[in-house]
Amino acid sequence: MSAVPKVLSIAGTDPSGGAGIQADLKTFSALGAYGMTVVTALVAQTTTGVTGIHEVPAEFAAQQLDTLLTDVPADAVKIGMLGNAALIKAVAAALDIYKPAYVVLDPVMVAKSGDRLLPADAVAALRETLLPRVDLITPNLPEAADLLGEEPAASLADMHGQAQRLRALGARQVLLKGGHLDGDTCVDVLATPDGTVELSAPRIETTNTHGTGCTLSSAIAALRPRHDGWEGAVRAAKAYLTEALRAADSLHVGHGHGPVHHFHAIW
Ligand SMILES: Nc1ncnc2c1ncn2[C@@H]1O[C@H](COP(=O)(O)OP(=O)(O)OP(=O)(O)O)[C@@H](O)[C@H]1O
Ligand SMILES: Cc1ncc(COP(=O)(O)O)c(N)n1
Repeated sequence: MSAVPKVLSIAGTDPSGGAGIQADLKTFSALGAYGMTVVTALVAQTTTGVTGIHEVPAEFAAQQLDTLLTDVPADAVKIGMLGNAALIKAVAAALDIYKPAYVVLDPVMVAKSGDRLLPADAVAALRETLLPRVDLITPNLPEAADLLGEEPAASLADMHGQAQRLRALGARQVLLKGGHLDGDTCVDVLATPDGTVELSAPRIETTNTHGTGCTLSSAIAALRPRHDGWEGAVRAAKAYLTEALRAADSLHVGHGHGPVHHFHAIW
């Protein structure tokens, strides 16, 4: 690997710049990685919700992946919104061919606004085709429940059990995000072959939470090449997200859930 990791996001768009591929690129830049993108869907959305989705044909997503990865190998890949089973299969096929060292899957299903970004009938394709091919998945509580066919975890003890059961479905590492539980802290559970650990951060009082999941998963992908293992990269990525949530107070974007802020020094 060169000194600057080259990191690819495979995801959908957000014209408001808060989530999706736009959030991923901002995160990569803020964390010193070189960002690349393969767009899977054009999404008409902003801080208040989604008004339309225009999916890229799976063959064209495959063409973007082939064109890019034959010239520029990716040191790490973050996968976000895929939108349908054909796109899921195209991405799985590219992983088999190009074998990137680190692959993080954020199994995006529903936007913060409540709009569905993955039809319910494509969840099985995600579970069966993609989970066994990635290194880390980062579901939130409803996504984990959907993948497992269970009720969402209601306690930390439930989260430990679900994180381990998600590993049994084939994902080598699982970061189960606990932002949807109440409390002064936001606790995520990381399951690895060595067991489960809790990663805790103070809960920031803010409605600016658009793009938290996108930011966390792309921060992990950007940082993983610089760390010896997954736990160090995940801890550093969560610390970055917490600061980006704090920094969101200086932004005033839109009338709904505002985005987090990928602060940079001003110069
Ligand atoms: N208010 C907050 N303060 C600090 N950390 C938060 C806050 N809300 C969420 N987080 C953290 O942000 C990350 C993503 O959280 P969450 O569980 O909400 O998943 P998500 O994919 O963003 O969900 P959603 O799709 O509803 O936005 C997790 O690490 C979580 O602990
Ligand atoms: C293209 C795209 N990908 C992912 C999300 C989820 O982000 P969030 O849950 O923070 O709204 C989104 N809204 N749009």
